[in-house]
Amino acid sequence: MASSVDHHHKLHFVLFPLMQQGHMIPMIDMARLFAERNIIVTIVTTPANSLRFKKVVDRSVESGLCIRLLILPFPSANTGLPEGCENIDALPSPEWAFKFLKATTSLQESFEKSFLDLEPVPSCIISDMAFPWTAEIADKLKIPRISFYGTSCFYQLCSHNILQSKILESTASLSDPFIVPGLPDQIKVTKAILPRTLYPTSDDLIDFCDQIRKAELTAYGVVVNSFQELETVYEEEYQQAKFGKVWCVGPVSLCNREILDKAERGNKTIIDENQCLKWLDSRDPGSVVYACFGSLCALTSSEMIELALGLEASKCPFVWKVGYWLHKEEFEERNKDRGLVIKGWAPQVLILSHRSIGGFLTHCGWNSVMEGVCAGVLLIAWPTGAEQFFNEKLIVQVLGIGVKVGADDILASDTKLVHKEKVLGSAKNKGDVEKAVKKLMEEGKEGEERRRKVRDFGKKANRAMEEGGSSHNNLTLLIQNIMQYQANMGLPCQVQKTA
Ligand SMILES: O=c1ccn([C@@H]2O[C@H](COP(=O)(O)OP(=O)(O)O[C@H]3O[C@H](CO)[C@@H](O)[C@H](O)[C@H]3O)[C@@H](O)[C@H]2O)c(=O)[nH]1
Repeated sequence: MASSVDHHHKLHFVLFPLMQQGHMIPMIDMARLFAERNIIVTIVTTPANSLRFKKVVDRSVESGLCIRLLILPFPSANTGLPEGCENIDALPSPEWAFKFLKATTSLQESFEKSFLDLEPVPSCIISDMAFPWTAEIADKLKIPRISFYGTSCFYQLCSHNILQSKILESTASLSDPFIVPGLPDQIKVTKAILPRTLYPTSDDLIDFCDQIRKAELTAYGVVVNSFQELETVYEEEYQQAKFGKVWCVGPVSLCNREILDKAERGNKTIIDENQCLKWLDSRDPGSVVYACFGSLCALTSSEMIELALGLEASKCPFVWKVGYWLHKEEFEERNKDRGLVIKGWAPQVLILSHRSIGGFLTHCGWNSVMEGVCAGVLLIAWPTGAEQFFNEKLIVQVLGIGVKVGADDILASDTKLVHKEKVLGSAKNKGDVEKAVKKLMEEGKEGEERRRKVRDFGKKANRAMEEGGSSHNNLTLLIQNIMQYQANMGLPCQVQKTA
């Protein structure tokens, strides 16, 4: 598949994800999608992060794709971050995240310098919304910058409408429910469950969020890891809000379809994949619940205990990925016939696509939601922070492909820390987990309808990525858009047809 076209006339996309697995994994997948269209792709990252993806990138290169890494030293001097910490998952606790984001701004200078040496001249930058300073570089070099949030059109539209309407100014308390303005559904939230980027509470953070918003105003467009058939009217309205420059190109995890069994996405898996598959093979189709809370695992130890005991009480077979292990009442020993505990990085996509998985207990990180939907697996929602409460609304209320654990949340776990207020929300307990798992796995009309819907979305997700599918077409449109931009700027450009 190697190209014989003169490199100087080829499109060259520079992808710069935030150093956090939930952002890096989809961007690396996206790199593959672009490279498969014969585009030269440069992924920008730091030394420790490049090692995590070396195997994935090497595999792509071996198959003839042109993906390169641009490795910039992580600016650790004077940042106050622990030595060697280059990824959000390496921070001592979530409260360090903002310090980390501030440190990344010091990448600007080395990025700009290295950018000028890139060959051929880059045709566009696709950078994380957390890097607003990349907009300055794009502007200076007259290169379009496309931003990547890592979240859904649904959340991005909610966020856009909340900010535009200034509804937060007339909402007094943290726990006062309000309806997100201008949406087709009645989405009720509180200030307290908003991500900090929507409701910043310190001067530093307010300033940073202002920079993000300014950068978004000048962005050429937005690329989204989602597909139109899932988000329908939300995608359309978000398009309108962004003047038609939104490209849904996902679910991007499906680019690994053929190499799934060997895929190492994000980190080396802690468990032997064959052992995991053997365990899953021994279970009935659709009978197992997989529980995983993403790459950062935001549960407290007491929440973890409730989760473990709830899984046990549900009597349902389970695979549970735990970030760190709790020696609670010999839980693992007691459940050895029914449960597989994975104490480290799990091969999530591989597990989800196994026919024995019937439900996914998730914190509702957007990648997990997408991966669950691709596999046609029902979701059990336990959001813990960031935009996950919105994802829960989409899954449970709008799409009807999942159930939630416990009652509605009023205060999110990370806002507890920010606002230092008493927790008004409902803490989730063992009984809530048990009830949610049983509800999801139950037969009956309601359960059947949910299952039918999610399987249907799973099929549509796969179709969207195939030739002629919506996401496949959107990728083509995005590429054509950049070619048109090049032509308008008087730059020659050519993309060789993929083999
Ligand atoms: O043991 C594990 C744990 C995670 N994953 C993968 O890691 C990614 C996790 O992403 P996500 O589910 O989105 O969770 P977070 O890591 O928590 O992601 C952050 O980034 C997302 C994208 O912006 C947001 O939606 C979330 O709220 C935010 O917490 C997914 O691809 C998983 O398949 C594994 O493969 N194995």
